[in-house]
Amino acid sequence: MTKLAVEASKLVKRFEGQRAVDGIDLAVPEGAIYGVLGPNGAGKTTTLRTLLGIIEPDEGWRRVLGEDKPMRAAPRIGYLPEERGLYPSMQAKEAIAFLGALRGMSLADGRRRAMQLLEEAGLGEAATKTIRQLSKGMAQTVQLLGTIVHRPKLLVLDEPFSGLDAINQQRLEGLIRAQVAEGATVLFSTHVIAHAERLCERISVIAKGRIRFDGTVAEARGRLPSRVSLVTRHPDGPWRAALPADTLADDRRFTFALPADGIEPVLEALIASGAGIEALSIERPSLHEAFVELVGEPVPQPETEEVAP
Ligand SMILES: Nc1ncnc2c1ncn2[C@@H]1O[C@H](COP(=O)(O)OP(=O)(O)OP(=O)(O)O)[C@@H](O)[C@H]1O
Repeated sequence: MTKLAVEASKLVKRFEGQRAVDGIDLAVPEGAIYGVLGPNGAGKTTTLRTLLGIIEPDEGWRRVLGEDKPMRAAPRIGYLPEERGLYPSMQAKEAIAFLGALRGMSLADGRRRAMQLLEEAGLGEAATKTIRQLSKGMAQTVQLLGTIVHRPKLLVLDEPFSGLDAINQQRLEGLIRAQVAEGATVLFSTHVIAHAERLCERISVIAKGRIRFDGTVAEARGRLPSRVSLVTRHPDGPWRAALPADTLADDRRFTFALPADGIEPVLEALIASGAGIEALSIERPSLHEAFVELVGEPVPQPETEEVAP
């Protein structure tokens, strides 16, 4: 059986009578990159804090790195909270060593490893700069290095990608993968599906404090049927009766969910009733579409520019 780095069963946390976490089960295998996805206010941060023992659950139990009291595992955990913050007047190297010291590392070891991590991240020159002298993205990277300085077995990262530009996001993905290659487990939260899609084998989707889905990215996508898009030679004709009932029409383009018995029966009926077909594509739903379906929220519309009268 796979060993689990994090386990939780029926976790409940209430704030002022409201259930921010409403019966969450979680099983994060050792060595996994595991994503907790959910919209704002879904309960991701509260779930992570409860798992770490920063918050005590009102109901349920959790086990982290084999400990029923998660704080006992603290020296083996690296945690990046959603609210970032380092002492502005501290040098980058010192800030990393300080975070290591909070997890039981000696300051001397912390400083040595901080230099090594900063060099590897291409930030060697920032080592003696104060946090206030760094850009927001650089400061965030420094905090992240402070999260891994003590070589944790479990990394818990709350929205680690937010506030980073594309290059720093890519760097962070590389760093997460490198940690896992060295034997760590990574549990992170995000509301940006693309990060989970690229990084995670398994995900949980949370909405309103409950798990809506738990499984692989492919399984999440499999929850929705593929979409068929068809372009015909003419916009109308008797052949339209052969299209499935859920078809959306836009001039000569018709889209519908791939029927359970495949596309062939529809195509045969269309051809037999005289439809000329110019283009046909069958596309798997994106993780974004699956996510929207799972959390039950409408797809955000692209912003439109106002047109001057
Ligand atoms: N300390 C607290 N006191 C009262 N309510 C809280 C507290 N912490 C969280 N909540 C509430 O619990 C719910 C879940 O919040 P949480 O921060 O866990 O969600 P989230 O998924 O991390 O959202 P976001 O991505 O916006 O941070 C929200 O309705 C929030 O207002």
